[in-house]
Amino acid sequence: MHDASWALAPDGTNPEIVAWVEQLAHLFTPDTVVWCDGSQRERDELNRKMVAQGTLVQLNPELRPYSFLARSHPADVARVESRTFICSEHEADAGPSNNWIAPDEMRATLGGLADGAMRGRTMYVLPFSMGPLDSPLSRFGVQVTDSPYVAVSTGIMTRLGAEALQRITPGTDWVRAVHTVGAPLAPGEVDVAWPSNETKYISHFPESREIWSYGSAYGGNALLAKKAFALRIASAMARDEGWLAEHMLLLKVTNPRGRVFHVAAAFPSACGKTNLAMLRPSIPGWEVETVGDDIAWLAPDAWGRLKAINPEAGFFGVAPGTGASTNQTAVDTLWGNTVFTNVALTDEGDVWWEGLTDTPPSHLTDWQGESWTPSADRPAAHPNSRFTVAAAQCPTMSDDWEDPAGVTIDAIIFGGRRATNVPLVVEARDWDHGVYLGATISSERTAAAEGTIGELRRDPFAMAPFCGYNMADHWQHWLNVGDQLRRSGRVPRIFQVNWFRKDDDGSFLWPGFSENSRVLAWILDRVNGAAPAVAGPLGWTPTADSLPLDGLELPDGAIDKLFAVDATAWTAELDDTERFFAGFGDRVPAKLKRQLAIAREHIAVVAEREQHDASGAAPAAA
Ligand SMILES: Nc1nc2c(ncn2[C@@H]2O[C@H](COP(=O)(O)OP(=O)(O)OP(=O)(O)O)[C@@H](O)[C@H]2O)c(=O)[nH]1
Ligand SMILES: O=C([O-])CC(=O)C(=O)O
Ligand SMILES: [Mn+2]
Repeated sequence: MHDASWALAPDGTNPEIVAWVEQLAHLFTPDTVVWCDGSQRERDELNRKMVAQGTLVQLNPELRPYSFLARSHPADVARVESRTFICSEHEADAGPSNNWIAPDEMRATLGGLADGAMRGRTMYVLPFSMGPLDSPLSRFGVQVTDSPYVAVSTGIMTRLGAEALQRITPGTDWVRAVHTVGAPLAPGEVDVAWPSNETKYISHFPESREIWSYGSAYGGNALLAKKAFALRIASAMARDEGWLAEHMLLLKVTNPRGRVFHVAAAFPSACGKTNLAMLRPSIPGWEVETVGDDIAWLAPDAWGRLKAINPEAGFFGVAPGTGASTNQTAVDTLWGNTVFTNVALTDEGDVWWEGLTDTPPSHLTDWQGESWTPSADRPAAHPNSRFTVAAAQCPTMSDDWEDPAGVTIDAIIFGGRRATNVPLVVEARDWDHGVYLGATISSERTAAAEGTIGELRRDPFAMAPFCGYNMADHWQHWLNVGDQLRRSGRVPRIFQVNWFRKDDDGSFLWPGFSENSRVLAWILDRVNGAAPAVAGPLGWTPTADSLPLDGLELPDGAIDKLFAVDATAWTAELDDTERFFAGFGDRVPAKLKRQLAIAREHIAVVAEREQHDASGAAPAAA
């Protein structure tokens, strides 16, 4: 038996956790079990082992102190949505936007795969808190994993260790997260740098608050505290308990008169959350600070204010496109103590990726470990290459980012990556219209998940891959939260933005990044009652001079194009929305169907006007 060499649980550990770990150890039969305490000594030891094993390359400490590069298996580079399952008791509770397998069937499959799956490896036990240790909004979890990469990454991304473990006393709820790379080692078998399995299952049991992930070590599939817990399981907890778990960044913004606002914004994966969270305003007098870059937990408080925390402690950010001209704050954050995955390596032992600098170094080692020069016809870094770094290292973290009470949300923004149709910014007419805007987000696919890049897909609330229950029920839940906030008169205003609208030649019409501060300023001036707007077919949009554009050079006609509403294109869009809603059957809230009908009325008016204008022009042509 292994028991003699298994590390004992720390004194005083909740016996429920001990029993669960023992049961898993008997099933997975690792060589050893290590209870992680989150200490620096432990992290050093894990990193040292991974360097010896070839999983990590240590970067040149003079250029990038205490930082490492991991190269994943080439088939384990992004979230696998086709292998992600919501195993609720009833299929209808997972809904049409999730893959569903009955829990018993999934348990049987996983039980078979788990048998002996950690042979030859160490099972790490990771106790953690999502959210500040003593916040009433925080929740606990324990993950077991046989991947030291996952153990180290979880140490960066969560509040992991002894302090969290002590707080998970008997009777305290905690989420059970089980992870294996699915690559047991035969006696004497030499390990590979990035063990994984072709077969992958990312499975969630929302009713019992359990996660089982098999076969992948990539972040979104394996760092279960993040998407699996903080979004999929937490969204189901939130529905039951009256709060919201969302794929949102959180910002603190101070206007030139010193008034402070907090903003939550949902954009689909790789559509600009981290960038907006670290925005450096291009307009004078405005200050933007970071609270979170990917996930927000929001809850109405006793006074009916919407409070929010960032449940994470780190950033797992997209590397490509992150550079001095786009996100200098991220570049500054990554000075050291960072784990990079699938970026390129310079000959000096530092990292590089497309967009870090304008011109690439003359020679690199690419993300797969091959020699690379600028004449190569492939990128040096994988398009979904990532950095993992502690949030505390970010120079723009706000003073309230760990406030156990959370921050009070003044405005909510929904966005997507849309080359056409969706204007630069529009304000919802009211909360219900805002929920409709969130529910109908569509966005071009990115490299953050498998699939064809650029293809348009619906990504309601930027939660399509992350909602642990029926998406239509999520919409109803948002409407309910709105009712609750309305009673207290503190309803955050809701906006939609699109940084990605393109001109006919395919170039972006809006410069984005720092210049997005202009849109933020308009949004918060609206909240403050200081910016005029016009009632348009899609909602409230800026008047000709209320969007602060001073000092910005835009191509001719860009603003008109950024706000243009084409009746034909919008009719097609609304037809598509109707089909999209139909997929959810009678679970679609009546209020959202009503919003769709209102949208159709507004577009019909635009169509009439277009026709009128066209016929008005006709006599001249005749
Ligand atoms: N054109 C343009 N590109 C942007 C803008 N903001 C971000 N991007 C690019 O979009 C990509 C993804 O940006 P991120 O901020 O990392 O996206 P994210 O939403 O945090 O992504 P996840 O971590 O996958 O959830 C990067 O390549 C950015 O350079 C913008 O305002 N305009
Ligand atoms: O979960 C991941 O792999 C990375 C991420 O933030 C996303 O895809 O939204
Ligand atoms: Mn994300």
